[in-house]
Amino acid sequence: MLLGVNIDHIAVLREARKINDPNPLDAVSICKLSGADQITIHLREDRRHIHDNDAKVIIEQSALPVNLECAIDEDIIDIVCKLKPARATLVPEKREEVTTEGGLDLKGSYKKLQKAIKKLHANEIEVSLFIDPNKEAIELSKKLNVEWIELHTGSFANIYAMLNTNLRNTHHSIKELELSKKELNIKLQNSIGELKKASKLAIKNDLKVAAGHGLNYQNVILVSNIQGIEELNIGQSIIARSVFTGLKDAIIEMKNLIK
Ligand SMILES: CC(=O)[C@@H](O)[C@H](O)COP(=O)(O)O
Ligand SMILES: NCC(=O)COP(=O)(O)O
Repeated sequence: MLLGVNIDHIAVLREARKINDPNPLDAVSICKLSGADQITIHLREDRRHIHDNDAKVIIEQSALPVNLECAIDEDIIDIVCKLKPARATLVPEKREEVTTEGGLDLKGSYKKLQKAIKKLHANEIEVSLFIDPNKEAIELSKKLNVEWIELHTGSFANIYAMLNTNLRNTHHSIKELELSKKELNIKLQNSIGELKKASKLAIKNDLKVAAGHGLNYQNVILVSNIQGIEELNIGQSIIARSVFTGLKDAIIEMKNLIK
């Protein structure tokens, strides 16, 4: 199983102080030495963490392939075409969201997606679509002629956390998931079932399958065991763990779990 380490969260720490420390570029060689297979960064439209110059120097200097997540916005796509990462992952973005809440609306954004994908391919950048795990999204991804899909695991991760951690006792409890253990267990099984079905269908359609969002040291095994998923992109939990163990150990521990 390949591991893409999302290093946005290092820039989050820097932006909390609006200074120049820590520098996400410093993480790149540690990721490589610790066994990561890819660097993932998200150049958000509001530049809340990764900035254009971070993306530029990381892509220029990384010995690992860089997967650049971005919105379908024309200006952003033009920037990505100039930056030339190995892969662009197209994601939905809402300015007010805390993090990426769901997969792309492939039907609603079909024309915009076609245009963006054409531009990226013309610049020899492979394309991935960040989608919810369902049949329609897989079939539309196939029609859009991309190389990869990335299954959004955020919903699975939220259910897992409400069932197996103390999240519901904190002020970050997820109101719509304040359910009985029995109900949460059913939801968790359904959510894993959806990921399994989507992965199987994607493979049948010759799409390469990645997954990510909200994966951590507790929940990752359930996703890494799903047949067909060949890459996980993980950020927040690895950077959070690294505060205590250092980045090298945090990556090695995650890589060992998903092997
Ligand atoms: C698209 C995605 O899942 C990642 O980019 C992740 O959300 C980390 O970035 P944010 O913290 O900006 O949402
Ligand atoms: N695409 C998912 C990603 O890059 C990492 O998401 P998270 O682990 O930071 O939630």
